Amino acid sequence: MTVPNHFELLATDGAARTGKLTTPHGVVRTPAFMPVGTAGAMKGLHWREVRDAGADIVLGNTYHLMLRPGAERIAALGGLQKFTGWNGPMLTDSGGFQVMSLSELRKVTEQAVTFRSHIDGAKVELSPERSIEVQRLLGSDIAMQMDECVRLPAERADIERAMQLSLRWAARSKRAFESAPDGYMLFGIVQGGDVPELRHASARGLVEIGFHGYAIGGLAVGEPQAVMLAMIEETAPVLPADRPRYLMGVGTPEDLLEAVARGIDMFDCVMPTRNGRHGMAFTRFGQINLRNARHADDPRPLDEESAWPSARDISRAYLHHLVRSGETLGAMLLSDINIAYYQHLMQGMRDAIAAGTFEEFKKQTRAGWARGDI
Ligand SMILES: CNc1nc2c(CCNCc3ccccc3)c3nc(N)[nH]c(=O)c3cc2[nH]1
Repeated sequence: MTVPNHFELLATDGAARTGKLTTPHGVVRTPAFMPVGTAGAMKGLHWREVRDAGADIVLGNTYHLMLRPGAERIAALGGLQKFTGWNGPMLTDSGGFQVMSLSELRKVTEQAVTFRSHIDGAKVELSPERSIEVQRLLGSDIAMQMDECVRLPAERADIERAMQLSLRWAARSKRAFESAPDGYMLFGIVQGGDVPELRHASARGLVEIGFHGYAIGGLAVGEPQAVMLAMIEETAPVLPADRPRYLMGVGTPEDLLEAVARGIDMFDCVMPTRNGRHGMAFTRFGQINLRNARHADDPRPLDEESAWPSARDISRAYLHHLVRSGETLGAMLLSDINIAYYQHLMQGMRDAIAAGTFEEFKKQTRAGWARGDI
């Protein structure tokens, strides 16, 4: 039977698309940027700030939450939305990627990924079935299949092995997901590294199995931007045009612009909050490092024309002072400014695609970044 489709395409402009994805906890406007919560929180931000900035959906972290406070406990407390107070749509990753990047002593077999918890060293086994069970217990609106992501550069043989394993895990993930109530979604994840024919095989295999949406994984793992964009061009056309496409772990504002131009609908990245905590601000003029001494006496705000109060009403001198003195408020303000910038950029793309002016929008936006911080 065909998998229900909760995605509605509203307009296209070249390969760029704008649409809406309906989930049990609300509607997601695409192209969408999904801020990444870590252990059930958006570091340095209140949920109301995330919502006010324009985010429709956030990421929850399966790996962290299953270790602490535990998926069964969150389910007993009413699920992730109730537990955290974020009452909108949530997407959770399957946890495999975080295991490979966060934990020691891990091993990948046909059955599962086994690893030692980075919290208490306990041995944990994460199979496709357990990952789906955890994501169901968390109550996430969009779950991800369990997969194996290979860092680049890598041997073709290893990329092929991981891609084939991920396809077998895709089928197991879907079987484990069958009992989910209507409206909840499961996305497959395309692997295949930087090898076009492996990308094609992975995408075709996933479409054969059938998912609510399709993620492009195995990118933003050390490859040059040109390789990432080439793999999107190889993969997107093989995926169903009427289903959402999610590029995992991406990226800078420029990455978002170029990937939307190639047909991507959803993104997640830690950069807005992580860079914010390190004193970096994303603006219309590109990135500005507020740690830099040149801001010490600058009374100007980051952007006098910004619709976002923190970017329009706070001086660079004050932000510089907060960052230099390690005041928590510095990290909070910059995280807020960056999340708002990303959401403002996505709204601009959605409007431009709907108006058929995406190419012009891209040109103007890049020109702003090129102006640099005057
Ligand atoms: C940064 N570059 C990058 N990230 C990737 C991720 C994780 C996406 N972010 C999820 C997240 C959730 C909670 C907290 C933090 C992050 C991937 N996830 C999966 N499952 N598969 C991938 O191939 C894959 C590839 C990636 N590349």
